[in-house]
Amino acid sequence: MAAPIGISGRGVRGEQGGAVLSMEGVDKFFVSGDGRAVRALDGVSLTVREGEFVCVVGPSGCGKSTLLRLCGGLDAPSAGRVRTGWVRTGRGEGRVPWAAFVFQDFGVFPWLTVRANAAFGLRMAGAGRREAERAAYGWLVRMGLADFADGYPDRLSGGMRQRLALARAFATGSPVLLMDEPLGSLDPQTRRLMQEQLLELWQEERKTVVLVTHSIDEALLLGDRVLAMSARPGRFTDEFEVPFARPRDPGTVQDSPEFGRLRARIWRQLRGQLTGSGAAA
Ligand SMILES: Nc1ncnc2c1ncn2[C@@H]1O[C@H](COP(=O)(O)OP(=O)(O)OP(=O)(O)O)[C@@H](O)[C@H]1O
Repeated sequence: MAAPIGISGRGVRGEQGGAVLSMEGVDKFFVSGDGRAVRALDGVSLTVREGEFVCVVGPSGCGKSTLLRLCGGLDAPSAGRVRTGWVRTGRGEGRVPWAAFVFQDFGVFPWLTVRANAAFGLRMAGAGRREAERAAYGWLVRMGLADFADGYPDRLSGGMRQRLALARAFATGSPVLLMDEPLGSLDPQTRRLMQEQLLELWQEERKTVVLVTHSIDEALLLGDRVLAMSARPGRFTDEFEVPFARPRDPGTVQDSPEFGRLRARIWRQLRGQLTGSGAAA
C-alpha cells in the first residue's frame, strides 16, 4: 500500500510524546531541467525531541536542504509523512510561527531597515508593525545591532548580517529553528565567534533546533546529536550522540580526546559517502 502523503499534525504540545517533529518514510522527487525524475530523499525517518539540538551532515547535494524545507513545511514530501508537534495559540499575542528558518545567505532584504528586517518574521506571522518592531528591537540589542537599527543592511558586515538573520528568527518566538548552513558564508574567525554566540543563545533559549552544516566540528560543538546522511538519494546512515555536558565551553570541548575521536568517526563515515566506498562509522 502506498505510504500516506502530506504534512500534518499541527496539534498540541506533547502530542507525540515530547517529539516536536517526526518524519516517517519520506521520499522526495524533483523533476530536473531535462525532465528526468531526481530522487533527493529516500525513505527518511527522523524524530526530533522538544528542546533538542540536532545537526545534519552529509555530502553536497545529498538532500539536506530538501530535508529542512520539508521539516518547515516549505515543501511537501512525495511519499511518507512529516508531522510537526505543536504551535502556540497565542491568545491575544498574535500568531507564533511553528518554525523559523535561518539560511546561509542570511535572507536579509536590502530595501528594509535593519529594524524592519528583524521584525519581518513576526510581521509575516500577522503581528502589528509596532508590536513586531518592539520585539525585534530587543533582539537587535541582544545581538549588538541596536546602533544600526535604523540603517540599511548594506552597512553591516557578514557576521552582523548573520546576527540580524538570527535576531529575526529568535524574534518570531518560534519554538523551532531550522538552520541551513547558517554560518557557511562567514570567514573562519567570524564563524567561530558566531558558533560561540549560537551556543550561548541556545543555552539561554533552549529552542528545538535542526541545523544543517558541512562542518563536523560545528556539529559536535553545538549539537546533542549528529545525523549523517548518505550521498543522494539522501537517507540517514548513522547517528552520533554528542556526550559533552552543557553549558559547554568550546575550548574545553574541542581540546578533549572524545571530540577528536568523534570527529574522526564522523569523517570516516562522510568520506565513505564522498568516495562511494560507504565506509561504516
Ligand atoms: N527545486 C528543485 N528542482 C529540481 N531539483 C532539485 C530541487 N531542489 C533540489 N533539487 C535536487 O535535489 C538534490 C538535493 O538538493 P539539496 O539542495 O537538498 O542538497 P544539499 O545536500 O542541501 O546540497 P548542498 O550541501 O550542496 O547545499 C540535488 O540533486 C538538487 O539538484
